[in-house]
Amino acid sequence: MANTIDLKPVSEFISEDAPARYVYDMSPEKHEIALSTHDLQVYYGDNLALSEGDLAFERYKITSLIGASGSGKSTFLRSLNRMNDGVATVKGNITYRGVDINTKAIDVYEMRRHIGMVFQRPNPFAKSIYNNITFALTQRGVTDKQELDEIVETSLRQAALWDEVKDELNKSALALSGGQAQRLVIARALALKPDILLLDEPSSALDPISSAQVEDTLLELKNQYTIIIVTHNMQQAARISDYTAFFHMGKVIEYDLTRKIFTRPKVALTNDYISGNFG
Ligand SMILES: Nc1ncnc2c1ncn2[C@@H]1O[C@H](COP(=O)(O)OP(=O)(O)OP(=O)(O)O)[C@@H](O)[C@H]1O
Repeated sequence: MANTIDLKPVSEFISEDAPARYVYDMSPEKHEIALSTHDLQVYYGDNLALSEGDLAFERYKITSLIGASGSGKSTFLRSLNRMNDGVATVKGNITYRGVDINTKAIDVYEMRRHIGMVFQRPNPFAKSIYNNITFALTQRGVTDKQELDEIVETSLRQAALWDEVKDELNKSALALSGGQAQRLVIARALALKPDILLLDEPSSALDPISSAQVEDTLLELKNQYTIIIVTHNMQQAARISDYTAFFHMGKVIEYDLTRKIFTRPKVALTNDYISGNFG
């Protein structure tokens, strides 16, 4: 069920000795950790765009990354499955299933099967709906028609698109609406059975109804997937996420349970941001 949080200014909660930074203690004894980063630093050329990005993400939860434009949210997200390779220098550790995936020895394509990414603008391939889902699978040698049919149906159902497209699977994906196309792209990512889904503002290019459908889809998916989502929409972060990380000038300033971030943040800067004082 969606969270209901009233986003009202909460400055009265901020004391004069408020900390400059607060990161929730996601201790592995109490939380099942799906992915964690340690000492992450991202450079574009000589420009240090992200540092102090030590975060741990709990399995089967939704974590939102919020912050003003240019604060480093996408840089952080894209580093998590090595989308910054060739674009930026990423230092530090990204631990997934006990393995540091930020090392040369990692098969990046195999890793991305476990940690999938959905971008802001829906990017379906110029192929049929069916072939959008099966493309990566057939590239990996899956040819059994029955198996492919089952994966197509399951993925489209999980992405809440099946009922709308089940009778026209051979139609071009380019004919779908923006909201349908984004759910198709989510289905395409799910077809590879990832553990973790990274989403970079997946509904910011969509109309409110399509955006709500994507949100509902994400809430359904968190039973089976760990979701990390960049969003500019604080109402959306409050509605769907369990945890929220607030980024500012390339650093994680506050990371906590979403309800705490939006009702009782510990850091004055977070309070300023969620109260609309900047950004
Ligand atoms: N490909 C790139 N090359 C050089 N600098 C970049 C690149 N991508 C991002 N940056 C810089 O890194 C910093 C963080 O940008 P990033 O896109 O991660 O922020 P963001 O919080 O996701 O912003 P937005 O909400 O606008 O997407 C900014 O100063 C930006 O200019």
